[in-house]
Amino acid sequence: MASLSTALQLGFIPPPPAAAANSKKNLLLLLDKQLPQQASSTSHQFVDKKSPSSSTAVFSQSGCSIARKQQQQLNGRSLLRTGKCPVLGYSIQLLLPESQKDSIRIKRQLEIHAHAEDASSKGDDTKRHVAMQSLPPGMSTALGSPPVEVEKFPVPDGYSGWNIADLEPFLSITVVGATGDLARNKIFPALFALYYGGSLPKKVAIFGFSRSILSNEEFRELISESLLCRVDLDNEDCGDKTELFLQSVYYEHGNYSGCDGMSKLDERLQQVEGAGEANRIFYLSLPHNVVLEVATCLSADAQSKRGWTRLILEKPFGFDSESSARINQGLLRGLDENQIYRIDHHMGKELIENLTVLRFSNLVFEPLWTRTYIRNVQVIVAEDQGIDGRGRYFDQHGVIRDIVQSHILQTIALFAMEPPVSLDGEDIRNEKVKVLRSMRKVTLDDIVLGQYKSSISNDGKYTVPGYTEEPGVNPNSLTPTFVAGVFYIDNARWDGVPFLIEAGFGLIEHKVEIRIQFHHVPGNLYRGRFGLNGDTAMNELIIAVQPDEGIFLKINNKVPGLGVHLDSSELNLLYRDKYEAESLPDSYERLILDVIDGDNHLFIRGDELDAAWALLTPLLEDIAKHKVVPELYTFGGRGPVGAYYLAAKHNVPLTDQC
Ligand SMILES: NC(=O)C1=CN([C@@H]2O[C@H](COP(=O)(O)OP(=O)(O)OC[C@H]3O[C@@H](n4cnc5c(N)ncnc54)[C@H](OP(=O)(O)O)[C@@H]3O)[C@@H](O)[C@H]2O)C=CC1
Ligand SMILES: O=C1O[C@H](COP(=O)(O)O)[C@@H](O)[C@H](O)[C@H]1O
Repeated sequence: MASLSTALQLGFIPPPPAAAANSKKNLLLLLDKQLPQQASSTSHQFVDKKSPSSSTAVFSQSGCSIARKQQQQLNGRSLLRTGKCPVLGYSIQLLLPESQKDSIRIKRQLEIHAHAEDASSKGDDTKRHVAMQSLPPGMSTALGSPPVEVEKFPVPDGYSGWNIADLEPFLSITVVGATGDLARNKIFPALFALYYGGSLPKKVAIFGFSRSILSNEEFRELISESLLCRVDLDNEDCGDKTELFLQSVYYEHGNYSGCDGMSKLDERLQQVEGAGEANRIFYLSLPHNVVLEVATCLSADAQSKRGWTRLILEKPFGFDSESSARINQGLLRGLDENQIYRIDHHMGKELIENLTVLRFSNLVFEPLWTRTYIRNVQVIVAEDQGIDGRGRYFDQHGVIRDIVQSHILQTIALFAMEPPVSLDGEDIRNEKVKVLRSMRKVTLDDIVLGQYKSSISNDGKYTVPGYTEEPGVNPNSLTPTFVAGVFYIDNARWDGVPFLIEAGFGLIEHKVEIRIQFHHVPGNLYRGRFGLNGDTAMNELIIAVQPDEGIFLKINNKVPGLGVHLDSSELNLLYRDKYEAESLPDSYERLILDVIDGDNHLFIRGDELDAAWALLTPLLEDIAKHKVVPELYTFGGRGPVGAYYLAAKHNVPLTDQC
């Protein structure tokens, strides 16, 4: 590995190109290398005599005081970023006129030099000579400040350092609420799948943070139970990869009352990150009542000083307009909106992400995406399970807050938006928010509420407890476990088109689906062949989001043979037949990767949230004020009968009800 002074003496760092001498911006390259424990630090200053005004570069072995001082000296001339305190190791901070080519060239030269040193240490002088030949001629150097003490930190376990030539920033992903159900069953498995598939950066550390007191090893044991090698069909590398992944996993415990926990976490992160550029993601997988407190401390004490910080927030995003606004305002005191990723895992499902592709890259669909051709749209989120041990949470929130507020409204917004200017996250979110703000106020007449009751199981063998018998639920609860509703978007594209939504638990099947029904063909020459019910001939596009992903188009077709008999057939794109089922990533994988990439188009922006709550809060208040009694329905059935009347009232034929 190259030592700093030899690197300078050998002159493998070239002077900046003359062409770039007038560039106003400078480029900072921050390169890290582990030093032995006893190392002291030196700072070196290099002046290129040919163009002194543009080529001053500062090299320093770590010591935060040095780094800060240099930043002041160079203020206004550089993109220099310093951390609070570097860890054991040194950094070379190189300020050069901005040029991507330069950075690549320098990186390459550092790699060659490291290679040469490595060859030399192994006694291979020929290899060393060949490597050194490809480096540029020397340049003049001048030594700067005298050596100073390096601040020493213990090297964290599992940390193996990295190559000086590796310019990739460090990334830490901290899951707060790491012992919880969501973290164990979804977030860590998703991180593992990303790691397995090579989608995480090389310099990565995964942290779990919770109140429970656990060692790194105990925590690794806890999450290892749910790590599946989904990506590797043959499971060939499963054991090795799991071990390697777990070596990058650390645990820190702390309380959420007060900011001590986040300060402690910050120190721990710094130890692992090293002295270079370091980005941080925090995933708050916590009960909603502690989210704001944690986010406030985190933004004050644990944001990266040497890279970006992004925060992932789980639903529920508040309880109503007022609480949601309060949380947003609180978050924005310490963070910019573009640092906040409000996650709705439904948006990461393959078929939801495909919505924009389907619509905007197929000429056959986009022209039809309007009231002129579309008669109604149905968005269905049906669960065959009950509320499954989440009684305390669910009884306060109910199905409208749990499913409609985010999953269904976000789906409608993406489905119904105008073509965005580009695929950029802000352009897409600008269009989504317009849809939400164009939605008509919903009244009690536009909805049907239901609640599953104690029922005999479908096989007749046992009794399923009703919702009000679930642990944590008030026995007199009026909280709905089912809702059907009709929304209208009052804009030019969708005027008069009913969007029928259904969301419920304890239904006959688990299904997430978007159904688009088209108008009858005007003056259809074959209408005489359809019988009395013209709706059977209606074209219908079905986007099956889960469990069996697919896209189906119902068309009228001539039954082969003599004579003209028509039937309604399906053009069928069933994903499991067409693609490898295992290749479909879990929605958390996709969305976490989007956060790493800074792609926010599937995440909910603050103004979208405001618009969604503005639509639902008056309805929720009316439901509470009038103590609307939900219609009881059989567990494992098709939901309340009222939903059928509601659909009929809005002229929505239910062709394939769950
Ligand atoms: N589970 C799921 O599938 C989904 C969950 N969500 C949302 O994600 C978030 C996390 O969900 P989930 O993992 O199920 O939640 P949990 O109830 O399992 O809580 C997560 C962790 O937070 C800590 N915790 C629990 N209660 C408190 C408390 N009162 N104060 C401080 N910390 C507490 C616990 O860790 P410790 O005691 O070690 O600190 C717990 O392990 C919630 O907001 C939920 O609504 C969203 C979609 C789906
Ligand atoms: O967010 C939620 O989603 C789940 C359904 O998720 P899925 O990926 O299995 O479709 C739902 O059960 C839960 O109530 C809700 O909070």
